[in-house]
Amino acid sequence: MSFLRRVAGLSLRDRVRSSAIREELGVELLLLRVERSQMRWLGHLVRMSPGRLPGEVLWACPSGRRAPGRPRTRWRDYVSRLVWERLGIPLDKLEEVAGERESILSVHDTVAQKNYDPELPPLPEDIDDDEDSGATIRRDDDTGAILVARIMKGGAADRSGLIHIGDELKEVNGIPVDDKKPEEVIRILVFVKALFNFDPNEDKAIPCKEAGLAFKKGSILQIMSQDDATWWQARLEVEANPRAGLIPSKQFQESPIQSFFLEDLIFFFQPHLMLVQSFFSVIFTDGQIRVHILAEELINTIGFRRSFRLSKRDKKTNKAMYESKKSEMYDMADVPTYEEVTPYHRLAGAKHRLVVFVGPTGVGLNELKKKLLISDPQHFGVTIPHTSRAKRNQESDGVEYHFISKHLFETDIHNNKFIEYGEYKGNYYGTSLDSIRSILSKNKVCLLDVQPQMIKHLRTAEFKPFVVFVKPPLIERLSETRQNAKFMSGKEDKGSVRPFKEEDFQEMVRTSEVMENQYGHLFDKVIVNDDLSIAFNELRMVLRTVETETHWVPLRLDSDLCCALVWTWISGSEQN
Ligand SMILES: Nc1ncnc2c1ncn2[C@@H]1O[C@H](COP(=O)(O)OP(=O)(O)OP(=O)(O)O)[C@@H](O)[C@H]1O
Repeated sequence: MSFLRRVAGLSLRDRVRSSAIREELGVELLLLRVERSQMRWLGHLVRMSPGRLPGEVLWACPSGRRAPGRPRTRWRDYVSRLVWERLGIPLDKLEEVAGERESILSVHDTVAQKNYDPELPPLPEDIDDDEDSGATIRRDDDTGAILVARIMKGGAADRSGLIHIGDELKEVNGIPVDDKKPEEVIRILVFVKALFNFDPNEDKAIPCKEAGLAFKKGSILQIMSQDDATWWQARLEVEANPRAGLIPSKQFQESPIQSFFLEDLIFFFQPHLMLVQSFFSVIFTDGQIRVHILAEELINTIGFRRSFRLSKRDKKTNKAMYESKKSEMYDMADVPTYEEVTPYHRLAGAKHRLVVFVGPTGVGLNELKKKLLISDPQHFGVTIPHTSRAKRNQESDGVEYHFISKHLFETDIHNNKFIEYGEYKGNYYGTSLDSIRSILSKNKVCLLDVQPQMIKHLRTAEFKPFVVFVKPPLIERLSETRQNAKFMSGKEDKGSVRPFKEEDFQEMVRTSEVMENQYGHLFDKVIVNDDLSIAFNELRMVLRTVETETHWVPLRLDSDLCCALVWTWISGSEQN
């Protein structure tokens, strides 16, 4: 059930709708007319979906344009020919009679009161909620073949009726499994982390809400089928949920056109919701000259005129992008969809994952890092920054800073040795990659805080970062908990330390929202730093699980850090 097919009139939902509607009205053909402004999208859709031009729902647009997918045919010729072939009457004749307002309204009302959605067969009642949705596999000791060992009742394999115990598995997702162990076969399965929330009940595009699978940002999904370009099938990677359901495909979720047409089409047949300007449908009868038009007139008549709508998803994305443009701090957002992930379990003795902290200024990153260091100095470590400023008497090289010359600092910048650097009072300060490596090589957990735009650069196979976002609580709680806290102010006060002001809290909360909006999909854990000891305990516990339990990490981590330099203006003070 693809969106493309749906738009082209062939999806399950539309097939049900259009055939039900046609039956209801005793008409043979639905013709949807689109205007020039919509052609670009339609052409795009058709190019993406060649050979799927609809038979029962047709698209037309003003004459003089090419019919999509039919390069040498003008729209008008195309529609004329089609109308002639199907109905045996000339298009002109049809247009002449196609204008009666009462019939328009009656069509609209008739259609609007019906539910044309398909109904799904019920799930079996005795479905075992604890069971997996598919089948288990085992390796036959004699032949080495991978065989289906068990089929879960009510699961996908069972319901397909195509898989039986003892069947031999030959390939998974196109990959031959002859020489693989069962664990390796499992690894071929596609797991993704959802980077957005999805609720089928809220989604206007889904062909069948009952078949949808709701998930939240951060959920791990096992992809069962990607056959359809628009709606994949997936199940939640939690044992208690055996059901596979439809989720929007990556391509669909990323597509800016997804609801441009879609909402308009779906709403078309719903009462009190809009039709898009200049979009109308002609419903032809089988030559009986009983013709109904749902046209602009209808929109005007019943006062539903609305301009194009974008879906909620698009609005959010656009807002995020707009905000990101406004702020120099944040880069442009990609549309976060899914990220392929794989289970990772750190073997005893293997290097630790890099623990990356992000959060707004003053939220408590240093405080939490400090507490971790004090709690177990043998286990945790922080990077020592480099600087080009002169060493002071009480300082030692490699303790407060690595002191290097300005020339060497600039050479290192040139050679991409720093992940972040900046200049303050004519001196450079920066965090080098080698300082992270040095801590990891001592088999310690390296605690690093960075600007959020650095996260994606640190996502390498070497570091496998675990990203903790430290979030402020509500402003009232900030005022209560930070009464004795000291805020390291920025530019305006030349880095002085002073008590927090109300504006600092407001800025902290606002920045936190922007960060979460923009980079939330890259966070592995969000910790609200309300009560310090509670936040610290939560942090300690999650870091323990990172070391000892299996976690999902991105499948495609870069093998190398690619050009990660960021100019960070250290405006008020030295680092640390
Ligand atoms: N949960 C908390 N309750 C009370 N005070 C806190 C809490 N968390 C942090 N603080 C205090 O808030 C102040 C700022 O914290 P901290 O220096 O750790 O912030 P930061 O996020 O590292 O800021 P910056 O990035 O600007 O250095 C410190 O005085 C710290 O002791």
